[in-house]
Amino acid sequence: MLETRDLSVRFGGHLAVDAVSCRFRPGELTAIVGPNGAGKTTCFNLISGQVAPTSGRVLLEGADITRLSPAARTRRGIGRGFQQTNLFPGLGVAENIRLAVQASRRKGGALLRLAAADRTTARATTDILERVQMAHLSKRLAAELAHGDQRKLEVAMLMALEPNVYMFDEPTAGMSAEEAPVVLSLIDSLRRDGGKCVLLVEHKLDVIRALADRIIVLHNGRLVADGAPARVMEMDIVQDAYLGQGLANV
Ligand SMILES: Nc1ncnc2c1ncn2[C@@H]1O[C@H](COP(=O)(O)OP(=O)(O)OP(=O)(O)O)[C@@H](O)[C@H]1O
Repeated sequence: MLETRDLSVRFGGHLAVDAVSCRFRPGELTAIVGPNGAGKTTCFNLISGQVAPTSGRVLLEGADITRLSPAARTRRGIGRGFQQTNLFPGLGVAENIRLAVQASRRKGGALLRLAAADRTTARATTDILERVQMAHLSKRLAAELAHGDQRKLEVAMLMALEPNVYMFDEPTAGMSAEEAPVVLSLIDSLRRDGGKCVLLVEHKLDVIRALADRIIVLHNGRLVADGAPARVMEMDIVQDAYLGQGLANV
């Protein structure tokens, strides 16, 4: 579904991402791990379009999207959440989701009649509110939500865009021990029930163990390991280059 081919970016003299080639499949959750400065977020930026590569390509369903803007990539089905606050704080929870649903419908260019469009938007909004278990908060202003609920609302808004590829950068950062499992099980369901391709940059070992079908390890911008979690965790290069430097202590 999503593929990078020899993807590289150089910032001045520093090769932040170095010839990363990788395929991501539907229904698979891939955790991208590595020490600080390994190039994880930059890799995300290259895939979602925030950063242009020095060389290499990004393909989505076989089409070259390397030169497309982030907005154009979103329209093609790449949904990136977190680390960017997309909420409308002065609007209610349901309103936030409704706007995201409407944006998604415009993306499809469906020429539904206005009344019918309103009904389908309302139905989709209610459906998402229930899936994220926020129906009881539907009228609460986004600004008044607890941190964990705000993050959950961001996932809900991302779901409204109906992407095929979900990208999450440390989705439980700053969450309490009670809040994190709800967001993680939501992310889990996107892959399991929805058959979506999910990419996750994550430092927390318990999150990786619970969710990942596959782990990719970056180190100094290079992809140094790629495979099933149990196998990758055992590899010497991972133990030396990564686990030894912090992950094991998380
Ligand atoms: N816009 C930029 N300009 C210059 N250097 C950058 C830029 N973005 C990232 N870098 C550098 O590229 C390298 C990779 O950074 P990146 O943020 O991708 O690492 P990371 O693996 O996500 O780290 P962390 O786990 O700390 O978030 C770092 O050395 C960083 O300083």
